[in-house]
Amino acid sequence: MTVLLVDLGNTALKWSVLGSEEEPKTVVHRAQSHFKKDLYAAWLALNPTRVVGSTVAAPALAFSATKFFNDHRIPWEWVRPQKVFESDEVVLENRYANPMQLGADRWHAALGAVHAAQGESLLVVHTGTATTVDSIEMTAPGRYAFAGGRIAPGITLMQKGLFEGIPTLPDAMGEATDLPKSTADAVATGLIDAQVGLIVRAKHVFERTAGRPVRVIMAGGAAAYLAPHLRQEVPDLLVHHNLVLRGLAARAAQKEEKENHR
Ligand SMILES: Nc1ncnc2c1ncn2[C@@H]1O[C@H](COP(=O)(O)OP(=O)(O)O)[C@@H](O)[C@H]1O
Ligand SMILES: CC(C)(COP(=O)(O)O)[C@@H](O)C(=O)NCCC(=O)O
Repeated sequence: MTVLLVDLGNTALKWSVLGSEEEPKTVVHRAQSHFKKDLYAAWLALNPTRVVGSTVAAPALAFSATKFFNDHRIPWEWVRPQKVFESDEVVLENRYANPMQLGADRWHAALGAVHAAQGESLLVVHTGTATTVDSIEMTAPGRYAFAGGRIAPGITLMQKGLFEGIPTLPDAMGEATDLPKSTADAVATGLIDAQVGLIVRAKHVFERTAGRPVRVIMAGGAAAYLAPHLRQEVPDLLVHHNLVLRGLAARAAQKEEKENHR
């Protein structure tokens, strides 16, 4: 049984086979389709028995992938957020006012996070096209709730907005410093601080409402760039690059178990 896991975001498609979520492959699509031939050939070579995916973006690409799965008679499911995920190990409750409005990637990142770092409340930061900062409260051992979360532009989108909105600014990112003394350094520092400040503020608020310290766990395409800066404020930061795929793995494993008990 080879289960293919697919996380289709607004910038990149990440995928792995179930059991290898630690080594995901990434294809930056930017809503283009040039890479599809190679990608589909790689998937076909794996001879997958089924596909479990999350998509919040690029409908044309999701449609194309779905057609590819149908053409090759590979059963697929684009999984949605749930009201509650329950397994022998973990329960995760979705407290969004309308649970189905929550992005499938955020739900599965939260699910991935509670599997990756059990035993404490978590602030799950996903630094993708958007930066999402989600509060996952541990309500009892093994029991968690998606208590709420924030959505802001990711750092690349912020940069794009700045340069598109103010064309007189030179389109250059410098270095983050304590007292920036050039335009390029001022922009880099401003953008990084906007991201770090968002996360630190969310952490303060979550700790105040939860009444105890929370662990920050970061993932997403910009995590490697942002983590060293966030670590200055949050020294015990955890970085994982595959939280959505980990969450999809939990969904896929649960489905396998149900199938086996039929
Ligand atoms: N080589 C790269 N190409 C595109 N984006 C990159 C690259 N390296 C880092 N990034 C950052 O990663 C972000 C995309 O991260 P990702 O988690 O794949 O997002 P999404 O899930 O929204 O597709 C970009 O917005 C950018 O900030
Ligand atoms: C917030 C998002 C745009 C993030 O997308 P990403 O940056 O991971 O591509 C996505 O999770 C989404 O479209 N969410 C639906 C709205 C919500 O979660 O409330």
